[in-house]
Amino acid sequence: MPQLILIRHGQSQWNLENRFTGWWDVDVTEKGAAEAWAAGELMKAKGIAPDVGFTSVQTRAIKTMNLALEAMGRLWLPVTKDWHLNERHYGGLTGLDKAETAAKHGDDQVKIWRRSFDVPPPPLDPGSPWDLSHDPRYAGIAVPATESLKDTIARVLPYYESAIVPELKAGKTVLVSAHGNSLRALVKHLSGISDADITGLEIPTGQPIVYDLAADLTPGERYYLSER
Ligand SMILES: O=C(O)[C@H](O)COP(=O)(O)O
Repeated sequence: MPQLILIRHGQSQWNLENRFTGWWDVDVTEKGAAEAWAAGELMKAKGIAPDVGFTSVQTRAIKTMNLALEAMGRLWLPVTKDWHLNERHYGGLTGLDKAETAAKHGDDQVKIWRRSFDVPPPPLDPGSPWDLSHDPRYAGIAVPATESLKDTIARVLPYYESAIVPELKAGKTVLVSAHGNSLRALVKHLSGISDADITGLEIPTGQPIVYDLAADLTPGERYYLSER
């Protein structure tokens, strides 16, 4: 039967520094790389053998995918990298320290920016050092100035339906290595979480989340692989 494994990238350098990251491209830390490797070893130990992988075009997710696959002895697997799985764009918050931002704007406002359904962070200023509009990986793509979770869902779900669902319909085991909020977008859909309840969903780094799906792709209860 089809199986979908979701993993948020291992700890990134800006996770360690507690900075808003979004589309900015940062690497995993040594700890994050170890998390990714351990996730691969866990999947192997539990007998999970992905047939195909999908990830974003951001280094932290790509490296997590590669390290996990290498730990499983499956680095040969076909992996698709696509911007539609990128982290939510954090707009004008990109690069800022999360604690300093909370001190300036208040915890409640930062919680709204980080976890609400449809309130985006302030837009990135044109000419900002975090402007990615000239990054070659986004050639021909309208890089957003900011994204709410609703905006992120609007790009993640169509990609899931067009690229990932066909593999699941073929009965494959699919591994997705992505980001906290692009995965919150997917989990909201798969687990039928309301716009109000999604504010409470957190996704930890490097912990494989499993959906066993029926032949018609109805998802079962999601679970952490480490808990089964
Ligand atoms: O983009 C980021 O800053 C992190 O990857 C996710 O941040 P958040 O947990 O504050 O949404």
